[in-house]
Amino acid sequence: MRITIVGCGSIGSKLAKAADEMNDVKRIYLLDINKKVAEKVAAGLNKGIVIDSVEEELYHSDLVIESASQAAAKELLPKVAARGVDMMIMSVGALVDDDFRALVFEKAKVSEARIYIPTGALCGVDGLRSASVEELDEVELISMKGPKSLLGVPYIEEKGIDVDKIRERTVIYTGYAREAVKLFPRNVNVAATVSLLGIGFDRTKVTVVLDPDIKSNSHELRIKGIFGEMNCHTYNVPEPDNPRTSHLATLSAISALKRIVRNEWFGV
Ligand SMILES: NC(=O)C1=CN([C@@H]2O[C@H](COP(=O)(O)OP(=O)(O)OC[C@H]3O[C@@H](n4cnc5c(N)ncnc54)[C@H](O)[C@@H]3O)[C@@H](O)[C@H]2O)C=CC1
Ligand SMILES: O=C([O-])CC(=O)C(=O)O
Repeated sequence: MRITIVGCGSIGSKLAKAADEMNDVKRIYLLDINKKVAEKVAAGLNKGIVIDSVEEELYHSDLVIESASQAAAKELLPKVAARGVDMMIMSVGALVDDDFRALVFEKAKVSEARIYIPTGALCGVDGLRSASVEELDEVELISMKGPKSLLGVPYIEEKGIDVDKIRERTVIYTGYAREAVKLFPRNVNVAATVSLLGIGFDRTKVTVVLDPDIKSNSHELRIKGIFGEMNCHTYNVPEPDNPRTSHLATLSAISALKRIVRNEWFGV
């Protein structure tokens, strides 16, 4: 298998390293908006090749993995799906627009391309997937983060909040996933994953909490439905090179790639 990784930052670089050690992965094409970043990652690999555009290698690639940004995912999804190449998406918020999503899935259906969405920084996705076969009454995601994780979020800055000056646990946002994934494009992609699996972007409640003392990126998924009730809480270790991203999200990408490569679908 030959893979293309778009975005060689925190997740992409570690995924590339893991892929380099997988026997079934023969080539790893690397693309980053900042070419030096891709070159640095490639230098540490045996199978890495830096490319300048996805189109360049699309005919040689079996799987394109986006670990860049919602904007990058939005640009890539229709192109890659139209060519019949499988794709894995980390910036899941890119799928928030219903018309865009329908277009992408239709293209993928016609071309027989698969779109993989890893469980990301979250646990409980398995239960949500099963429970959503029947009616769900409520799905809520409560994400609690420290100041480093929420630094530079335009929505917070526009509200005049200085995250470094907050001294006690503070609710920064309450609303629904439709809006949350756009206001926090680098923090709550998990809300998009939950929406896609459960009751959609307009009914999935999202709360973002800033806790000055918290050391983890915590996500709590609460679900109520015919199946009963579920409450799953993860306390994730943030990635040292990007505190917005939880290490579990990186591991979820590596684990998804392993399953794809080995064609093993335990726990589906
Ligand atoms: N689904 C989930 O549970 C999670 C999703 N994410 C999302 O995954 C994405 C990657 O996360 P990280 O690796 O932590 O981010 P990062 O910021 O560490 O790395 C992103 C890399 O992509 C590059 N990049 C940005 N735009 C690009 C473009 N248009 N084309 C090519 N390269 C581009 C950047 O230069 C950077 O090197 C982010 O959008 C993040 O929000 C992160 C954690 C959990
Ligand atoms: O890694 C996390 O904790 C969640 C995250 O960044 C996202 O969902 O975009």
